[in-house]
Amino acid sequence: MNLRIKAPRIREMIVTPIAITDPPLLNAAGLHAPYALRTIVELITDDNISGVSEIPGNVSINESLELARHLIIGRSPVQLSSIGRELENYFGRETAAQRGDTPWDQRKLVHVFSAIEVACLDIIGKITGLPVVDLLGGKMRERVPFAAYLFYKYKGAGGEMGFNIDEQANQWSAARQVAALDPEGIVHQAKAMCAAFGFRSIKLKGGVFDPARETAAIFALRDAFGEYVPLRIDPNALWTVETSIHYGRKMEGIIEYLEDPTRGQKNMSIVRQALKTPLATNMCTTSFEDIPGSVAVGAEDIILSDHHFWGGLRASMELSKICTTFGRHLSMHSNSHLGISLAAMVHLGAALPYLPYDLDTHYPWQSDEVVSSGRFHFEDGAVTVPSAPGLGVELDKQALTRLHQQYLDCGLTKRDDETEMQKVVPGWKFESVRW
Ligand SMILES: O=C([O-])C(=O)C[C@H](O)[C@@H](O)C(=O)[O-]
Ligand SMILES: [Mg+2]
Repeated sequence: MNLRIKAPRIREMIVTPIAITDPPLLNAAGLHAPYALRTIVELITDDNISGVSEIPGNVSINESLELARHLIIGRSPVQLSSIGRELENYFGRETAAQRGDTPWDQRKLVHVFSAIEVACLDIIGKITGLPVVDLLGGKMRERVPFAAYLFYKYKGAGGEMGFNIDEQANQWSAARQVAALDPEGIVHQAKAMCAAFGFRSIKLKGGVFDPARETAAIFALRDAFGEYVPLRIDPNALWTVETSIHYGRKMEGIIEYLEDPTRGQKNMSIVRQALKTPLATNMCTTSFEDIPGSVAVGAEDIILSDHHFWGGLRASMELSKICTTFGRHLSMHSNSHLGISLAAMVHLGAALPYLPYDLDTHYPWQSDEVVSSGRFHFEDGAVTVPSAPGLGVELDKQALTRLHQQYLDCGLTKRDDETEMQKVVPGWKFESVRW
């Protein structure tokens, strides 16, 4: 019996930039624009198997994908290591410093590789009949739990067409549009989001108002939800070391972890030594190159990985081993995203050996979808791992065309929260440290 499966070759790569409606969410770098940009990559093999992926959208990443095209076409989707090496040789090494100071990651190559890898894994899954989670080492859990991700926000739902309703989104669509600018607004948002999606832990995006006001919101959440709902706050490194220690001490015993209170591994390590609360990061340790520094100073307790930023799902599995070796926990960061990214996050979340914290997701803030099965359903805050081969999602070509048109119409080419904020507060400037 010959069980050998012949791997096909990639014959086509379709790169489609899309714009998805995004509400006016506030963060350390300013304000979300009415649309968030994503890029959908579809790889098609010579025997017509197609694999998909989704990454943050940005013209320079899209240009890099185009430049990488000749390294992808004709290759077998199983040759991930050699494709990765060739991309690195072609573009040159990307340094950790290229990540930049914003809450999001400004690198290109990690995104390019993540896009290619996830689409190839989707293809390999379809060829072998296995879900991606099985290609990553197999399922450690059936359902992957997420946290409610709260934002200070202005009134509105983003985009022009408002909200595409499904039952779950409908339940919270009214609250989703309401402004939240104080502790009461944040508690209202949390109750609505948790009621609709069943989340069992809560993250507040901070770095928007002064730390006393944001800490008050955490105390208001604690009063509203009690001690059994874990809370976290993420000021995206805008606090000084002194501010971080001061407010970190106030929230000691109230939050499960403090995320990126201050900038840089050294500062994080000073804060970490002063507090009993664990520190998490998606800003100071964001690449393999950062690991030696992190270990040397003890920068954090939890690394919030993101397969889009760490170069794919397999890289994130490698990171999990490193985390175990050096006494870190691994959890997950997110950005505004649709169902292809969510599917990839769920497969990864299901395969990770340890998952002590509920993962981040922006998904409740999004109203568009690009997968044909419609929006993902959360039960008790968790998503069941898709069991179909590959990622378990199919592209909705009509939705893709509509969201691409939305991209062309909206005129945005990259994320720029500072410019968006200036439309509301003239002269507003991003500062890398504010309080
Ligand atoms: O945990 C984080 O730092 C994020 O989720 C980064 C995002 O870019 C967030 O700040 C946002 O969506 O505004
Ligand atoms: Mg963060």
